[in-house]
Amino acid sequence: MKVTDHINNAQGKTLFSFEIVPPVKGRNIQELYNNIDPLMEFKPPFIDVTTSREETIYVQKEGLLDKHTTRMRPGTVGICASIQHKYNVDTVPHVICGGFTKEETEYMLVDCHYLGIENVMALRGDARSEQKYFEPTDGGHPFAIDLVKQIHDLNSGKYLHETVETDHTGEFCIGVAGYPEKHLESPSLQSDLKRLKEKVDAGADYVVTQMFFDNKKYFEFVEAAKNIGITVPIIPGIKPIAVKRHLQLLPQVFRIDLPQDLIDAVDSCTSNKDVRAVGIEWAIQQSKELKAAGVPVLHYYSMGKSDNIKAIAKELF
Ligand SMILES: NC(=O)C1=CN([C@@H]2O[C@H](COP(=O)(O)OP(=O)(O)OC[C@H]3O[C@@H](n4cnc5c(N)ncnc54)[C@H](O)[C@@H]3O)[C@@H](O)[C@H]2O)C=CC1
Ligand SMILES: Nc1nc(=O)c2c([nH]1)NC[C@@H]1CN(c3ccc(C(=O)N[C@@H](CCC(=O)O)C(=O)O)cc3)CN21
Repeated sequence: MKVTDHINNAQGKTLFSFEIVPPVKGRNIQELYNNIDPLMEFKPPFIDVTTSREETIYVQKEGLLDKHTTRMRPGTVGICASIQHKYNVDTVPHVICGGFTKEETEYMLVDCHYLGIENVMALRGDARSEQKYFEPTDGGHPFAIDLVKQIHDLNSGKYLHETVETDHTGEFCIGVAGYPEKHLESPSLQSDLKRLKEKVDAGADYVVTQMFFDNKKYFEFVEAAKNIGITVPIIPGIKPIAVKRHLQLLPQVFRIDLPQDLIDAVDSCTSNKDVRAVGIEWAIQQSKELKAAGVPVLHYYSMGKSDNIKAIAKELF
């Protein structure tokens, strides 16, 4: 079922969802299941599975370093299919522009169609770790909106090159990313919002936000989005701080601000166990306020261990 149908069927009740990363290749999928299992009691209607970019690795060979390009966490669509099969929940694979040609994206969407995956999150994707800025891949899309257009075309039976006859139309429900504190490359929040409006006009059905730690930023963003005519659901993305290092990392990687109260609380912790508890408590307070405001879904970024997400969900769902 589509994410938007889940939201409509919930009739104003806030839903619970979360996001996982595929394991590093070579690792057992059971590890992933062990982190999903404890969250299933909160009945997520859908689970997102990210797609990571290819990266450059160096391998020692006869005293020299061999340079290779590889995707360390492949398997997004396969994981989605097995989760749907195992848990009977919908999944949302992330489709990214970076590292994929339009053809490869089409093949992936065809796979999703055969597997009964009805939702996709259309993203541009991050720059490769060794690049400062995102560079479009040869034969791939430069912006998320182009991906939205490709998926939207497929939904109306238009495949690439229009050489095939279709006897069905795709039915993908399309999610896109939104940035309450603007995307790092965008000159202003208002221009970023205009980009978001373009993605929605091109066919996006819902928005999931970048993590934020001050709900005011989300509420203002939703208001500003409404003011420029964005009417699709805007799902807040929540990330519980888990280690002290996040105080530096998260603002640097995601260009988001941390409230001083949160920084002070984390700073005063003497162990990462305490930091984890502070992160959980902060996310609970954020979630309670967002739920009271009637957000459609609370979407948690669980990038590994899910014990903290479970502790939060227990208080809310
Ligand atoms: N994996 C995930 O769950 C998420 C990943 N992200 C990451 O955030 C990054 C951005 O992705 P998206 O928001 O999907 O990309 P996007 O293509 O919507 O926007 C990327 C940047 O380009 C700008 N832009 C968009 N269209 C433009 C145009 N026609 N001309 C000039 N500038 C334009 C936007 O304002 C923004 O600064 C990616 O690195 C993505 O992977 C963000 C949220 C969630
Ligand atoms: N720019 C961007 N890229 C993404 O892939 C992404 C977003 N934003 N925002 C929404 C979700 C949330 N994602 C993530 C990804 C990683 C962590 C994270 O905490 N990662 C490391 C620290 C960062 C680092 O080392 O680069 C960690 O400690 O787990 C959190 C949320 C993935 N998604």
